[in-house]
Amino acid sequence: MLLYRSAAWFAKGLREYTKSGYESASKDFVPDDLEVQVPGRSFLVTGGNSGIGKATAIEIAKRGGTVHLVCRDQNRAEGARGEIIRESGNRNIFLHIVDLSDPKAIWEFVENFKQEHTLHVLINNAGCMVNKRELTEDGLEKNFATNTLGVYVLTTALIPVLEKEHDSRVITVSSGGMLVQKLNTNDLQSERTAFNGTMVYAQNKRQQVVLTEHWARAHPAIHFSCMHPGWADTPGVRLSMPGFHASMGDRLRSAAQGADTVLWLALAPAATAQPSGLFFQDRKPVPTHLPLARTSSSPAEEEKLIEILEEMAQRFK
Ligand SMILES: NC(=O)c1ccc[n+]([C@@H]2O[C@H](COP(=O)([O-])OP(=O)(O)OC[C@H]3O[C@@H](n4cnc5c(N)ncnc54)[C@H](O)[C@@H]3O)[C@@H](O)[C@H]2O)c1
Repeated sequence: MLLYRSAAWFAKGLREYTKSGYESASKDFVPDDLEVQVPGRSFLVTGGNSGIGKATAIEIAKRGGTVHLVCRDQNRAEGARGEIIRESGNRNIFLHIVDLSDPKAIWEFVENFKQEHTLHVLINNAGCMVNKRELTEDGLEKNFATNTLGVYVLTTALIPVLEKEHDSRVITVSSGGMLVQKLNTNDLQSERTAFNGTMVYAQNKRQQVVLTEHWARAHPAIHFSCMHPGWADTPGVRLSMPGFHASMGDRLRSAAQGADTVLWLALAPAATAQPSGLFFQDRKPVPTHLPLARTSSSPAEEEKLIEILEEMAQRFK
């Protein structure tokens, strides 16, 4: 089954996730959708110092939004902040140094953040594909800690902050790679089978889709979406998938093309005309399962994921 899913997914990717896929999809875009100015609105972009996150932050800054960059590394974050200010002329760019694989640090960050700032849009962009099984200081598998638990804790902690504002949104940058995985809550720390970083990443990205659907049901005052950016040429892809990066070459999208749907979901009035909780690709909601792939999960299994994450999140509070 995994072989079928992977082959069907890769064929789809070659048609849709590449630069030519973007160029073809973009013929249906409404250009005015991103002709907006957003002074007075604030946007938090995780991993905003690199790749898709930086491209997103630059475009928001150009439209007058206040941007909060949440990054791990002070030097790289300061470099990106300077670049965003130079490119946009907008000085309302704030830096917050947080390791998103450290749930305790995330709770502490939000406690401080909400004393000083408001937030209209959260963009869960940071993500990683670590190809060897590595544990954080808390003993959590690194991909899970960053891509799933970190996203859960940050979003949960910020929901009360977002609920205070008009037109608040949460966008989670998932991946089309999740299409090859069925939700599995039995091995969240990847202890039970041979470790495959690509599949662990894809499982985490599936978990993000399930979380987005859950949040949309639970918090109707906020508009939640998740999305696939396509295959974009970013430092992350170069580092984690060197073979894929080399073989795809200039068929990869630019980081800006990868960021297009993130921006559309964060900025366009048309985005919130769509129901909350959907998965997007190139400004359109798309199915979260491949045909015949048998990746659907039961409500009980999805509930179990939320229960486990909530229990873990509270443990680190
Ligand atoms: N580029 C693609 O083709 C592609 C495809 C599908 C999904 N994505 C997703 O897009 C998002 C952005 O990725 P990218 O391709 O721009 O890669 P990138 O590596 O250039 O950017 C990822 C960012 O996340 C940050 N990050 C990672 N772990 C972190 C941690 N523990 N704490 C704080 N920050 C952390 C990195 O420092 C970096 O700033 C990711 O969620 C990725 O999974 C990318």
